[in-house]
Amino acid sequence: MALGQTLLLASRLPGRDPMQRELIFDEFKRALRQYDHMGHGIIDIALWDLAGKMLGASVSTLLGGWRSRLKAYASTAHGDRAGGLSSPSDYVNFAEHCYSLGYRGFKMHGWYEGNVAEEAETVRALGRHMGGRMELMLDPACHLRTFADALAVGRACDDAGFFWYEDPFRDTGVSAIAHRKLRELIRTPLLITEHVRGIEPKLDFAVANATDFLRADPEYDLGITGMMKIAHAAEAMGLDVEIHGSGPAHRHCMSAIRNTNFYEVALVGPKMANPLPPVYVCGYTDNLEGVGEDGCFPVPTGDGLGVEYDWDFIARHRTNLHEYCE
Ligand SMILES: O=C([O-])C(=O)C[C@H](O)[C@@H](O)C(=O)[O-]
Repeated sequence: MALGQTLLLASRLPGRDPMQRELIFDEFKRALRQYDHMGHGIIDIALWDLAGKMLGASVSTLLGGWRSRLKAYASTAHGDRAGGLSSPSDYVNFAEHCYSLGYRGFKMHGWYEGNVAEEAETVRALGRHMGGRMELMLDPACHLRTFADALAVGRACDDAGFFWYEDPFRDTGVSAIAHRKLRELIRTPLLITEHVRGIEPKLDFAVANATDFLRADPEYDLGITGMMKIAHAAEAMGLDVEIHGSGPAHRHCMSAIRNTNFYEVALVGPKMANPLPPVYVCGYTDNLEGVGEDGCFPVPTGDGLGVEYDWDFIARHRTNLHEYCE
């Protein structure tokens, strides 16, 4: 679905001035008004990469960025029943491993079943063993079934002193009224809005007192242009925005945002590599072990996104090619 949107927008690029990113953003946003906008981000990101290359500056520099190292959290893959993250103690052991690598933040994605007792027990175990040493977060990825389940697990997050609680239950992270209610009943800050797209609905959520942090992703939320609008809108409300997912565009954005806390290294586990394909030849990596002893990842410094792609790898894995000409 996202690819279909990207192809529709790409066909409208020939003949345009690629430096007019704001105008293109505005027109493409309208063009996708009946869809979920997921195909817009990668085009906007490519335009920023191109602008940086044309101007001889990194995207971070174009954005006024100043951070060169980004404090990261290890964001786990979902629980399994195959000896990876299969029990509360597996999560604790993996958190210890991440701590030894340098991470000072750790986010648990629980099991697909959304079993309240199991999720709450794991939250409490992480709090007991890692609390005070790492900031801890929970993202059930909407696997909990009811509001009552979300409340029960939220109370475990309170007991364990979690830093945030994200997208808990089956409203799928879109009900402002439910999350406002949840905020009234628990103390742990909520991180909602990954599943509402773009600046206006995210701000509506915040104005409805339905989240503590805003969530945004340059790939999901209409590119670097969309991401930075959301960051500045959050800033105007005195709120922090937490960037979802990993990638060069994410790093450049974070380098230029004051009101943000952590870079997400997702989705990692004890017996699995990061699922992102190895498309870089410049040493860029979002693998778990890429973290520095300071618990941080670097912001690329070259022009544009500052990464070099392995075009042979990409060609070998290509399933289709679309070319658009003036
Ligand atoms: O914030 C995150 O890491 C994610 O949103 C990851 C997703 O939750 C993903 O694991 C999922 O939706 O199953």
